[in-house]
Amino acid sequence: MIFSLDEELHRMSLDDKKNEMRIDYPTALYDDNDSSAIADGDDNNHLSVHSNSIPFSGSTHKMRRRSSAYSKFPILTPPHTRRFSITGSDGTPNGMHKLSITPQNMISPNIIENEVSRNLHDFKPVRVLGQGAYGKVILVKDTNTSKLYAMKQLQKAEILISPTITDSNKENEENNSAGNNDNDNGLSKRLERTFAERSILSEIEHPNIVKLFYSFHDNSKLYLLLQYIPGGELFYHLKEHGTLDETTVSFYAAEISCALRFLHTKGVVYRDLKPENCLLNQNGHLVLTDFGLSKKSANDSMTSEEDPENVNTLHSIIGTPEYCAPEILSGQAYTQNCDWYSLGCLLYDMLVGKPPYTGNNHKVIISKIQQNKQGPKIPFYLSEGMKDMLNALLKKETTKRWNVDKYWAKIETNNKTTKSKKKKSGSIRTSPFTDHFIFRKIDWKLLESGQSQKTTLGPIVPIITNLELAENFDTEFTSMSYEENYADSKPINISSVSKSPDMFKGFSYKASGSYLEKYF
Ligand SMILES: Nc1ncnc2c1ncn2[C@@H]1O[C@H](COP(=O)(O)OP(=O)(O)OP(=O)(O)O)[C@@H](O)[C@H]1O
Repeated sequence: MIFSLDEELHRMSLDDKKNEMRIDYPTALYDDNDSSAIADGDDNNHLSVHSNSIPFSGSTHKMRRRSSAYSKFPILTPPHTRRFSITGSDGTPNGMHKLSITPQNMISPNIIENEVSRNLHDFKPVRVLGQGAYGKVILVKDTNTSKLYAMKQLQKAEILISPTITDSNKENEENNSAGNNDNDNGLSKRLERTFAERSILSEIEHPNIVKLFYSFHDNSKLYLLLQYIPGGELFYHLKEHGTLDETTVSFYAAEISCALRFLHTKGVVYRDLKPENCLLNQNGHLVLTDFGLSKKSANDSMTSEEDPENVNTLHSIIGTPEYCAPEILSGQAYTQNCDWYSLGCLLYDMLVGKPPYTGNNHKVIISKIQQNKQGPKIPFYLSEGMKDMLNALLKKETTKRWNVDKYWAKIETNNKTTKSKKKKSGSIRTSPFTDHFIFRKIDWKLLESGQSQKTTLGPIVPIITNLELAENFDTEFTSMSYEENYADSKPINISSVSKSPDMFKGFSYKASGSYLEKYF
């Protein structure tokens, strides 16, 4: 789960107001020697830059890092370092598209809250699987059925504690009569993102996307009960292997594309594709998790088969810099096409052992992405087919990037199958994505129908001797104590931080009986 980077920025500015530097964005030149992370500021086109980042251990060994919290950002990002998601304020010019979120309009109308869903005491903790910015993900066992789930926890206090209650903000309020609106907007955004994961996952069903079975909340936390994906993160396997061969990469590319394409047809932009968010199931098939940065369009159809270009545009500066499309980082409006750029970065990472742009800090990475007009250098040793795929996805200019949603497959017209267009018009790629040479071994029909995921094995089949051991998860997490996270922590006084005690009303959810049966 992710919250506004503005908030992280604000907290940091309280700790170290003196060290804060501010640069205009995106026009400012970056100083590579400055050890800082980036953050979106309180207006549209600047970043606030802090000089008090957390020191990096200095090791070039593939390091595990897990957090979306700005305050936890490391300075250096060596190969196979865990990458952070960042969030920012809405970069919409003149406050256009400002959301007015209430719990009622964050919940899709077809989701009915079932407050009698489940509660914490229905589940016994087994071990920790991972850690996000705002809580742990714990492997739990249903005390009634002994079924295993991945329980993602989220602290309510993190969402609710608004800058309005800080001294610094009082200052802001004095200086800026619009202060209240900004803060309300910040809280709205945090709430919106909190609900996004629960809402999106409860509405979609795809073999390459994690399933949500229950969600509920108590006085202090929110809980998402997810399908347990026991094969661990692609990050973990990539770390083990260093790089992956082209056949393996093409397989994962096909499965991820299938999931992204599905999300896009449902009006969802994923926005945080990276090896940490790709899990492998028991059979070695890829499953996307972490929808905390995903965004669903208001009208349920960001893109459609009929009119794939009919998209809503987004503005939030959000994602993980190494995998983030340039248009997002420069604060421009963007569409679901940003996910295809991220796919290019992920493929590159699998093939080369690091994403296309790396650096000592996010500022350096973003600077490289923005200044490199031609796109990243593709290593000579890759096959021509793979080079072609990377070049088509990693185009900096969105108009030149392969519009995969539009050119997904051959167009079916009057029972005749014709390729959408074989030749390229100018530099714009108009050939069908699924026909690309790297996918020559992929049976798209089987994959899109979910049959392939049921009947075949993936290229890396995780070794699992006992599901409860979570053998494919890093011992850094599995050895962690879950006691303090599992116990009901002290309830927060919601009324002290919010005028509305019903902020989380609508969060609880229970999947239908048939859905639960289908997956157990
Ligand atoms: N369904 C699942 N099955 C198994 N492990 C999971 C599952 N969901 C999450 N995890 C593990 O927990 C980790 C953290 O989960 P997730 O990324 O959803 O949390 P987050 O708080 O959003 O993290 P971040 O702050 O990095 O975005 C994952 O990388 C993965 O290792």
